[in-house]
Amino acid sequence: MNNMDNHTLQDYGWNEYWEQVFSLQPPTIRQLSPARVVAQFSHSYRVKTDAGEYSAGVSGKFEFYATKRGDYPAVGDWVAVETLPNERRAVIHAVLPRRTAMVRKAAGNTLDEQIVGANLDDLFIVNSLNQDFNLRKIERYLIAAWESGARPVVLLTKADLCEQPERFAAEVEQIAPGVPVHFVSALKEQGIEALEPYLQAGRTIGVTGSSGVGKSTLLNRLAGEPLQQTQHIREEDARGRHTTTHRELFLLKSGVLVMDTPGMRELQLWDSNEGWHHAFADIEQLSLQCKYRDCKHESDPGCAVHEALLAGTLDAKRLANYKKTARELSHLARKEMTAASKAVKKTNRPKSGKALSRPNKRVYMYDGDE
Ligand SMILES: Nc1nc2c(ncn2[C@@H]2O[C@H](COP(=O)(O)OP(=O)(O)OP(=O)(O)O)[C@@H](O)[C@H]2O)c(=O)[nH]1
Ligand SMILES: [Zn+2]
Repeated sequence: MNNMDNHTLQDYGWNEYWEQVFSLQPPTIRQLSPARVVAQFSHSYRVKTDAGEYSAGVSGKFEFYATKRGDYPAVGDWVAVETLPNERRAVIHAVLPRRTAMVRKAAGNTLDEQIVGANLDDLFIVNSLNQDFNLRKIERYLIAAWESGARPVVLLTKADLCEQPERFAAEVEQIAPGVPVHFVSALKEQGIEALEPYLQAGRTIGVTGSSGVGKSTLLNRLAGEPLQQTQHIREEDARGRHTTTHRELFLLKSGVLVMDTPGMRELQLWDSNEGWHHAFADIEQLSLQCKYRDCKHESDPGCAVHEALLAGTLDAKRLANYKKTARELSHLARKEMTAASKAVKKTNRPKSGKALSRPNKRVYMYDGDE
């Protein structure tokens, strides 16, 4: 671990905004050092402070009060740490309120959220221009992006494998009004210069998309060096084993910070009502003109959505995805309500004379789900 590097907090995105957020924290927090989480391992984090890099873990008190996985630090988070310079370790006491957060449902049967990236300015939604090209998938990512607060940018990779990349870009523009769309080939050096305006010092970009779409290849190309090999430091876990990093924030030569989100096969949506409304704003706009307020947009008379379908101004597949994602989100909301009411019943249960014990300690970190 390099403790001697001379990067400042500003290099990692600290600015007036964060200065202000930090100054609004309680005194116990303000006396600590601000730091950014740059990597997350199975049992620890790596953070950047003004005094260099530290391996870090959350404090016992933090763990006690954390109720869900999303309370824990994630890569990109600004945190307040106490540094133990002699041990080159730091203790994380608090996570500063996130400006943006890319959240998805954690994999498996658990009903929990997972922060894929915190405080991202832009989110590159990557899709490749071969068989993987899928507008419905892009729509899902757009829902999550709008919900996160980061600005979505769609990147169509492997343009060299495609006869008419412009045609595909136009199709994306149709379903994502106002969202920048670029097609690139990292292999053939095509379209890379169009990405330069995004690569500004102090900004943070998340890169998301299914496994194999070419995220790492593109990142390496933008960095001008193989990131995984030069910066991919392995960390020892509690049992002395080497574990590889789960997510990491890389500082490129241009000064931009980028975060790869490896191998997400399918984006499982988490609470994202606002993001959903934003992603399907065109259909929402149409439904305002439907005759009945609770219109299901099937083939009811006076349904403006159905009329748009017949007129060919709305794609049936887009409408189907609108309905599908709506069902998914309400299903999730119902499950959450059930879980919440169960939790209330549990806490209301009469105590069995036993002393109140500490809640089950749940450590939410890398669970190998990707
Ligand atoms: N033809 C072509 N192939 C590419 C291009 N970019 C990446 N590839 C290939 O696509 C495959 C997957 O690329 P990766 O960069 O590993 O994909 P990834 O999105 O990082 O995948 P995960 O790490 O699993 O999330 C590799 O075999 C790359 O060589 C491109 O621009 N053109
Ligand atoms: Zn309707």
